Amino acid sequence: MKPSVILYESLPADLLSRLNEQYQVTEISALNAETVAEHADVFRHAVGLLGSGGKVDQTLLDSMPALKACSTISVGYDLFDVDALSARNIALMHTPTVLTDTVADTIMALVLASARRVTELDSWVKAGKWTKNIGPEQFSIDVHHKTLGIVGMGRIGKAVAQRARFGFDMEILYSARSAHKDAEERFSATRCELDELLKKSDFVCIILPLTDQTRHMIGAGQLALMKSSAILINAGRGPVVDEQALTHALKEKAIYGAGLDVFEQEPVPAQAELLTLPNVVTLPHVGSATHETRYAMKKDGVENLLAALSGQTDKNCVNSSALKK
Ligand SMILES: NC(=O)c1ccc[n+]([C@@H]2O[C@H](COP(=O)([O-])OP(=O)(O)OC[C@H]3O[C@@H](n4cnc5c(N)ncnc54)[C@H](O)[C@@H]3O)[C@@H](O)[C@H]2O)c1
Ligand SMILES: O=C(O)[C@H](O)CO
Repeated sequence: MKPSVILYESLPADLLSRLNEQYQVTEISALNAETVAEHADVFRHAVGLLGSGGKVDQTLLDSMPALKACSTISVGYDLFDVDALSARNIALMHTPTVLTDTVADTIMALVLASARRVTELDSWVKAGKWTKNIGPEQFSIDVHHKTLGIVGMGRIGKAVAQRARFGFDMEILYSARSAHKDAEERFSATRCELDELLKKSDFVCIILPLTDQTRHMIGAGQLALMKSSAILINAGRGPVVDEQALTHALKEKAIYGAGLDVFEQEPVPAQAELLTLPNVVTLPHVGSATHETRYAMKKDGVENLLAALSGQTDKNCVNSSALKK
């Protein structure tokens, strides 16, 4: 009998058949307490776990004594208890390379849409309010030649810097725990402290992972440092920004606007005050969600799981250094 794998995200037929060749695949609708209870026996025997969006913590691991590898169809892995996985010698695989450019494109879309009021004016036109020549009430602010501050100068941060520098002639500032000489050479990026970045940037782009250190890294105090003409973009993880403080800053026009792909609670509750504000552009966590990139991520996810289950963790493994060979 083939060893068992649990799948908690749908796969296209060609990718599913690659898994089926070697593993008995059980597809579940989502990874949660109900589906674990419903399929308790499969969870007990599964050697692999593939999907995205479910919490993989000690409680789940206790129900999966045979687990050898997890493969998340995402680059972010904040839903995983990495220490608990490493303690059990379970590999955690992710998809760090295939989505970078798509997410950077989404971030530039948020920069442009929020600065040029694209969604707000689209609604205005469609509501039949364009009845005479436009005036200053419809004016917006320029993106080109402005200063972009990047907090999280990793793969996506650098892809954003490339677009901003060479596409829009923007000055690039970044704050980071260590210097990124490649970004300084390629994009003439200047490293500075977070406070200085917040004070000087016209656009502050947050593309950080969610960790104990980054949770609410941007709160009332940080927002107060930003220029009243500046725009905050968050496409990393929602809880990196204190959403209540952001709502207050937007309401008071302490900053010009915001572009958000991620929220403290997802889906963002329909009654959230943030959603009533005209100076915020919102997306439903679609940074990587193009047909091409979502297929590439799923392909990566399958290949990563197959590799890890055959003992290969040299590529795309989060905890390779903690694993006993
Ligand atoms: N909105 C989306 O759909 C979407 C898509 C992909 C990724 N993401 C998020 O973006 C994050 C970044 O992705 P990436 O591929 O660029 O990852 P990455 O690891 O290449 O970059 C993250 C950067 O953040 C820096 N960093 C981490 N903690 C920090 C701290 N406390 N202070 C300052 N810098 C810190 C790291 O040093 C690194 O340079 C992911 O972890 C994920 O949460 C969101
Ligand atoms: O981390 C990621 O890859 C994105 O947020 C999609 O989940």
